[in-house]
Amino acid sequence: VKKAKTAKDSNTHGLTKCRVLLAELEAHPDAWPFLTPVNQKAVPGYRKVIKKPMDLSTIREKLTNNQYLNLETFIADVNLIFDNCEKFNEDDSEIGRGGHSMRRFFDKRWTELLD
Ligand SMILES: Cc1ncccc1N[C@@H](C)c1cnc2ccsc2c1
Repeated sequence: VKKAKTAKDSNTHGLTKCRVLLAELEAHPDAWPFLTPVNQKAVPGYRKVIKKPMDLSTIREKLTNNQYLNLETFIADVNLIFDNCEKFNEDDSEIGRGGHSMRRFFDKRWTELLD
């Protein structure tokens, strides 16, 4: 019998899915360009072009600090990683291809985890 969904349940339930999804993203073989913040001193133009940098370690920090209200706000930050990647990197580049591969994987997994 499906339990009545309280706001708290949905939140807790949603956060568990965030933890599962984040662990899988961090473990993905193509995750390496996205594991830590882009070093904006080492990458010319990045600071100017990318208005909202995001990476998996920052998402891990925000999840640990309880900064995600629900699954949607978590998904928005993950998509920011891939949108930044597409904006800055050619599709036909190692990082560009990695971003497409990671986005495909993530889209498949979070839709599978939905209720
Ligand atoms: C996601 C991303 N977008 C644009 C630029 C950099 C990066 N990633 C960083 C870690 C990075 C920084 N340096 C290198 C050198 C070869 S791949 C790579 C990746």
